[in-house]
Amino acid sequence: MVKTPLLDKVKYPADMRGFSREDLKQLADEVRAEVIDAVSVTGGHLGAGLGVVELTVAIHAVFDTPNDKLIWDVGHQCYPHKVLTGRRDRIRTLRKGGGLSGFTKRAESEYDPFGAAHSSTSISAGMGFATARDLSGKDGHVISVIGDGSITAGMAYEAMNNAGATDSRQIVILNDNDMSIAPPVGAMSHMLAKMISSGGYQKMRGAGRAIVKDAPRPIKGTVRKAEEYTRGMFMGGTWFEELGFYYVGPVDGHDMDALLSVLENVKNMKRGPTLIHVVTQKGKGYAPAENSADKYHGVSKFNVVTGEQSKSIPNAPSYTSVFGGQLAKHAEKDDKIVGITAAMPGGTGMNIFGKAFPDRMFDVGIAEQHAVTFAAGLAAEGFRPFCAIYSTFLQRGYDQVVHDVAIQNLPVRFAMDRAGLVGADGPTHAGAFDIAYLGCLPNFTLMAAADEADLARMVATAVIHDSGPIGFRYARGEATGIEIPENPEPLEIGKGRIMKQGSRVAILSYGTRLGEAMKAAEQLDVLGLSATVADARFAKPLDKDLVRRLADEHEVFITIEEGSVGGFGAFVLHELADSGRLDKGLKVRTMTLPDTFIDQDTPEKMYEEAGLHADAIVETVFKALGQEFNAQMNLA
Ligand SMILES: Cc1ncc(C[n+]2csc(CCOP(=O)(O)OP(=O)(O)O)c2C)c(N)n1
Ligand SMILES: CC(=O)[C@@H](O)[C@H](O)COP(=O)(O)O
Ligand SMILES: [Mg+2]
Repeated sequence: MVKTPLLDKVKYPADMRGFSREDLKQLADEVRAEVIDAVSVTGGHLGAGLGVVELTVAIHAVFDTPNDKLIWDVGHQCYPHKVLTGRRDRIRTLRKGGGLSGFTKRAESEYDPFGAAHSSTSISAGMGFATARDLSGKDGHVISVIGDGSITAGMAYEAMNNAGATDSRQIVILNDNDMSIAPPVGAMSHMLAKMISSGGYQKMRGAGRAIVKDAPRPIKGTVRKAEEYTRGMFMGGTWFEELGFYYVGPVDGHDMDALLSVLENVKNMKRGPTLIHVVTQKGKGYAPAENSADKYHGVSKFNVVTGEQSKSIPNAPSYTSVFGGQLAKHAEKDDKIVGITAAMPGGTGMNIFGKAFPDRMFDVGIAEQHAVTFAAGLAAEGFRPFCAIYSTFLQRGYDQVVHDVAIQNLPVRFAMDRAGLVGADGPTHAGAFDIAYLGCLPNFTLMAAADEADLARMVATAVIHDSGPIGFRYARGEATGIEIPENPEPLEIGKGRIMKQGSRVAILSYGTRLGEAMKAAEQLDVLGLSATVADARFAKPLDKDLVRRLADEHEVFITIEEGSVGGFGAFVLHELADSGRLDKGLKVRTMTLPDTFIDQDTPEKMYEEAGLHADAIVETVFKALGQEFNAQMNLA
């Protein structure tokens, strides 16, 4: 029999609340198909969302969202949630300029009470919502959904430690798909695996259907009976109970009947914090995702029938692979080199190093704070640790950087990938702040690579830099295509390089805006404003000689960087001010990311919006000179 489509009838969760269980199962199938189809044209995070389709439908069917608060950890699994919460008509704009965010976002919908994209915040935020509810004498539920990868981070334990000691009603759903971005690591992961591989759970999967079928809905009788039913169905006490959570599970997260019964029962309980352990499969219901090693965690556009992703042929290696390859090369000769990643072996290139040196690569799970201090300990014992963490995620480990690394002047090497604007992941993932937040720390040496050859030299520099912490940043994606020398020489600490000599305008670039600076210089030359371009290479120690020379020999001095205010431009301004050069009529302009968060788009468009492209440099020069600039001049 042909079923009438149901998804067209559901704009908001309230529209499905009268559905039968069979209808909800059908709705889940339709949501899954819709998500697959949408992501096939947008690209994005697919596997995580596919794994929570039934869970998403069940939560919205049972709870009174948006009055009940549903908080998704990371938010990369929220596409089914977006489809069901008034955003289906825009779902094919996901992660595009002007489109829907790829994560939960407060500004986007009242169904997103808390925004995310960095992991492991949902239990803390949920506790905030629950406490606010209690303090205001209100009612309602707070549900945080956190993955088995995300629950490995310290923040999640801090939150459970706090919540478990209260009577505040809060529901945590542990979405255990036995995957992080890469295969999960650590003792917690082993413990969860043991819990779900035990005989109890295996038997329940089979028995669950029968029990649920016969179960009254909601279960009649006292609340106490309902609680006993729910718990009795599954395994007994666990580690979570010791932490003060009322543990329910493990539950098969693709069994709609089981999910609905458990959620309804938990909803009716009058209890403090409850943890529902739901077992799901990342990529569920789409064979190419289920069968792939990464479960289609993040994909480019793909062919729905074959699952084949459209990959553009690269013109150059990625900065990430250059880093990983160079580090592995150095490690052949230096057994003190060790590599650390916080759950991002592929993203950081640490997988390349780890393949060559499995015993010297440490994936610590989503645990940036621990990664930094772990590296500090290794450095204290004479090792040469490379701690490879995206610029944005290193924010999580900032006190460790200050307290454990910088103050003790320990030579931890920070490889900061995804420096600058990263495109579709948007503002949460922009590597905007590391220049400012590391540049203010005593003892640090900081570099930014303008191309892959320089990145290779920076790795070589960091290898032999034993006198204190050192960091180097590089962009997401393809490098420039230039040749990398066979044996890249270490750089002289604190020395930049002149790329092009001119006379009236100086452009001092830090990082990969160098290409735009060179383009701007050519345009300026054509327009009669002879321009010098220099690559600072170091933000700290700053090449003061270079800065002074550029200031003394030019009328206009521009700095440019892929970072926030308070970074490289500010360091140059300090030097110019302190050396009296600002008193002499020098026209200085600092080009940084604007003091706003820039929404997702292509990196090119984001940089255009940020005003950090070649035309913007030319315009800034003209304005500094008090001259009219019009875009047509550039076309001449
Ligand atoms: C603080 C932080 N570190 C790293 C990441 C990168 N990251 C995004 S999702 C993810 C894996 C999450 O695993 P899990 O919570 O199990 O969710 P799943 O993808 O399996 O559904 C990681 C490491 C992040 N978003 N935030
Ligand atoms: C959700 C998350 O944090 C990661 O999946 C991130 O989107 C990966 O980014 P890259 O694609 O730049 O590795
Ligand atoms: Mg997982």
